[in-house]
Amino acid sequence: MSSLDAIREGYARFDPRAYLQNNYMPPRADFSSEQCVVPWKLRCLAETFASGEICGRTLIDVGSGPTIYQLLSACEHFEEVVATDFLEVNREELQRWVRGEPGAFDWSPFIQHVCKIEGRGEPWQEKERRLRGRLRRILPIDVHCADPLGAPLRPPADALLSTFCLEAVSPDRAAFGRALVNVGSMLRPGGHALLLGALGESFYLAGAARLPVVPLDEDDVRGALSDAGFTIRDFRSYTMPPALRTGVDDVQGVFFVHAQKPLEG
Ligand SMILES: Nc1ncnc2c1ncn2[C@@H]1O[C@@H](CSCCNC[C@@H]2Cc3ccc([N+](=O)[O-])cc3CN2)[C@@H](O)[C@H]1O
Repeated sequence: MSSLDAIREGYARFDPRAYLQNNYMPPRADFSSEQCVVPWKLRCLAETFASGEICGRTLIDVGSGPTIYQLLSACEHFEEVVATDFLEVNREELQRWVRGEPGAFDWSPFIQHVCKIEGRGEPWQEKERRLRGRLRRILPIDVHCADPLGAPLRPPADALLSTFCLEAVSPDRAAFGRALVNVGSMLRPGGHALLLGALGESFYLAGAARLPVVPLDEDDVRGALSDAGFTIRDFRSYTMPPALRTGVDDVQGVFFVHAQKPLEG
């Protein structure tokens, strides 16, 4: 069995609800302090989209998992947001939220926080409605395929977002770099890529699943982006405080990068 097949097999045990519990409930989802990891992630995205430079028809979110927090600032600047994930259980979790079905995860604390930091003074239910209206496609994806969606995205996306995916599905740094090239093929020349990911992580838990992660440092991320032809516009990192090292993974820190695909070539 190839290392990619072993990873794919490992994801058969991925439990979306356990994953949400581990990363998107307190203590990690604590909105009382800007020093906490979730507010830091939301602020990176809100500040980057606030300029209005990153906008267009389509943003594609690569490896959405069962989460929508990463789309809350993005959705203001695109006509359509396309979510993607490898697992049907995650795509179903996203559909439950989009349809407002009972049992869907409650993202309202995240929506309220993003409305607060974006400072438009709008009711959070308005942002929830707007995201639901723009999240019209939830597609299967495999970042290890040259065409991750199974066929080229036509027209290519104006922006690409991916949070905590590539390093958690790649057996080594070379595979991480190839996956970045693959997902970059869905982005138009001049398009923007926003990545949030784990630094120094080697595993994480999601219920019965214990998934391997390729440990990356800042230079690994910078090098992979450069090798994939991207220009780095902004790079930020966060160190995981002891109180948030809860045993659900061994993540040391989080990176945020805003990169851009060259106009020509
Ligand atoms: N071949 C594939 N192509 C695309 N997606 C694939 C593929 N295989 C699996 N997937 C899909 O990708 C996965 C994305 S979730 C990956 C989790 N990454 C690690 C976890 C995340 C996390 C979150 C938050 C914080 N924090 O401090 O706030 C820390 C951490 C660190 N631990 C999952 O949805 C799977 O379904």
